[in-house]
Amino acid sequence: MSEALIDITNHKPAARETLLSAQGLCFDARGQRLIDSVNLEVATGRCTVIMGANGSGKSLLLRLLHGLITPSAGTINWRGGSLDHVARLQQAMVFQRPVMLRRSVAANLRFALKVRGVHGAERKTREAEALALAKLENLKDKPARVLSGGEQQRLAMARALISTPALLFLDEPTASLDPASSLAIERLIETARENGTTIVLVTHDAGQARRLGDDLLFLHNGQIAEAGPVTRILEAPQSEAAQAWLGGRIFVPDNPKSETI
Ligand SMILES: Nc1ncnc2c1ncn2[C@@H]1O[C@H](COP(=O)(O)OP(=O)(O)OP(=O)(O)O)[C@@H](O)[C@H]1O
Repeated sequence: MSEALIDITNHKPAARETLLSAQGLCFDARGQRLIDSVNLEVATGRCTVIMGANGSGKSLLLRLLHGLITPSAGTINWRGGSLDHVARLQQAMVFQRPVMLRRSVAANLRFALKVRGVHGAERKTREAEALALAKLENLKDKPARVLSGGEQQRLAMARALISTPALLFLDEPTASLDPASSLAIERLIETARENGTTIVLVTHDAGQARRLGDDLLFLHNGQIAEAGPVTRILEAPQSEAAQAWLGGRIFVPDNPKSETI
């Protein structure tokens, strides 16, 4: 059996602790099935990368897994139990475009701690650590919304990591950043992993997937077309959808002659 921890074939998963799993997950909107019968398992300590064409359902899947939207069918389990409010506090999410409070950099960080009931001296210590981690000490009193895109994304990462989440969802966190800022975000992701945070990362960047990922889940039309180790899929994709996408082609299931873009 392959090392894949995302089980789409009903094989038994590898013997690692499952942090998050989904069974038969579906999401419908306006009469359309946008996420279709997704089964997956995310194991503790791994970095699972989700790739797929624009509109294949990557963001929707992350939102479902983080409990931001309700599935039309199927179940999501967190550490073997349900994905409730307490479970969600053990997770964090960073979006492509950071959503900042109209407050200072430091106040944005403090808010994340307040929500999780961290007060007093510990709040101060964690705030200082997060500012240092994201190299934002000199900007701590600035309004968060005037920061550059790269600085805002570092703040979004620091705010997500300040509570040392068990699982961090990242939705194209470097899509609008230059190479230096992207590298800074990748370093923060690596640090998070070293500190024990499990990662689920949506990216279109195969290099980033290779640098950071262990397992890859390839989505096509809301379904998992292929799942397995990142290097295996990037080097030798087996599904037509992944082959076409990685080869720079559009795959239209009803039209076997895929177009080159
Ligand atoms: N609330 C909604 N109602 C109806 N359709 C939606 C809704 N949310 C997303 N969609 C549609 O679902 C499909 C998947 O969207 P999603 O944002 O998950 O794609 P994606 O794979 O993340 O794409 P991209 O790579 O462009 O970010 C798209 O066709 C989108 O228009």
